[in-house]
Amino acid sequence: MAPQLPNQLERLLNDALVETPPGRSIWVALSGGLDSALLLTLAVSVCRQANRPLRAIHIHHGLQAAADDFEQYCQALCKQLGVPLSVVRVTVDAAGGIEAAARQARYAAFHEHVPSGGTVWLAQHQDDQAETFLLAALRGSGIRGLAGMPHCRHAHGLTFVRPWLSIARRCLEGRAHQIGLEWREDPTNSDVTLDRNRLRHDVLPLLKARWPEMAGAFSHSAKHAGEADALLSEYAQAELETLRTDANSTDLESIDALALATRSRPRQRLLVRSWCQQRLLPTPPQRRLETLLDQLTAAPDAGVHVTWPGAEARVWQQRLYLMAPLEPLPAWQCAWDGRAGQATPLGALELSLKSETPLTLRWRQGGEVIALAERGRRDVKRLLQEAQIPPWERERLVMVMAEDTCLGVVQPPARVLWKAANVRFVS
Ligand SMILES: Nc1ncnc2c1ncn2[C@@H]1O[C@H](COP(=O)(O)OP(=O)(O)OP(=O)(O)O)[C@@H](O)[C@H]1O
Repeated sequence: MAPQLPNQLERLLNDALVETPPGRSIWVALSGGLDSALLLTLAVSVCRQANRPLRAIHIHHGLQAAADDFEQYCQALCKQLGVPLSVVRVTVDAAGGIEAAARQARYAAFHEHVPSGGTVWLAQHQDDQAETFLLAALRGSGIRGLAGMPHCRHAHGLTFVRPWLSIARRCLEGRAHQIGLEWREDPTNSDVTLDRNRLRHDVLPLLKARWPEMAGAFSHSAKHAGEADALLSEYAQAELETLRTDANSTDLESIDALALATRSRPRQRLLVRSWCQQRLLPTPPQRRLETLLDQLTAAPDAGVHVTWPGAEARVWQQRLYLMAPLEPLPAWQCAWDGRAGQATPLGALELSLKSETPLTLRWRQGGEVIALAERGRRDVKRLLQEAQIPPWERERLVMVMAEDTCLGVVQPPARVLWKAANVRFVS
């Protein structure tokens, strides 16, 4: 007898299995709503047939009275299906918007509780994608925002897959009724003060009345935007490599600011944004970005410094530097017994040094001189200039002093920039 053709929903789950390395568990993110309850229910037979371990994870946000009821429902469903469930309680800091804060807490919990290498299945569907696309358009987002949610995303050791992103909500509802599934209705879903709910309840039904396939069309647009975004990223990565060439001797990442300035503005914006994304730093808001780009050709020592939440950029000696914000340094110095592991405000020093004279570690104060083996006595200031160490890095170097004599200039944890003749640091 010919094998029965699996239903489209199961087929998509089978396809999603390919995205999970063999032997690793699949974790269904179970909210207790219709979509994820159906996802878990259908995943049971798909995973059993493919001999793949399946688990569920429920995040208890503790935000509403119904949260305990959702947890109990998830416990009961998992028990009935024979799927191990992890319930994670999180605290949501609602200061920056409750939905965003809940999402952030949820993802942090996934990262903490799902072992690295694992795959998390999320139950978003085509109508969710259409809403995400429209909300992004209403915010005036660029192509990345319009791309909406990706089908598959790798982040910090986990893979997130949305197997049903191409499926309309009504198909999921139809299937849930067909198999007699019960689920929990989230009371906040009817709160039309939230933008997404307003769109879902008031705006989209109007559009749907005139364009019944609207959700599919929007989610196609999101897919096109996603492809264009991926192509632009590929292009930007290649171009960033060429701008990175002839980087100076420090290990800070920088690119050629003058070469960047010769590109068109849209290209400059793309390159800076892609560079931020590549370095896992937030991209600058539009105005900050323009301020930065206006100063790419500043004089070599102009000290251009542009900051935005979570990142900062500097232009120095015609190179553009991008970094996480540097913490201000406290006034500091300490005695050192020469053993590895000495704490400094920049982390432990993973170097040791034998010395008869008592040692002190401190920041540079100016006027230090070091007697190098081959070059004799040199001003540390001159050495820093010759080596093109950027000014903000110079402040973060530790001087190893034996009374008034400088024995070494080191960058924690273990980089020795210069050492005096006959001094032997061991790392
Ligand atoms: N509290 C939670 N615990 C675990 N996973 C969750 C939780 N909330 C949401 N998710 C996951 O994120 C997806 C999208 O979340 P969203 O808030 O849009 O869904 P929902 O409407 O709460 O639930 P559902 O999609 O199951 O109907 C869910 O389908 C689910 O896979």
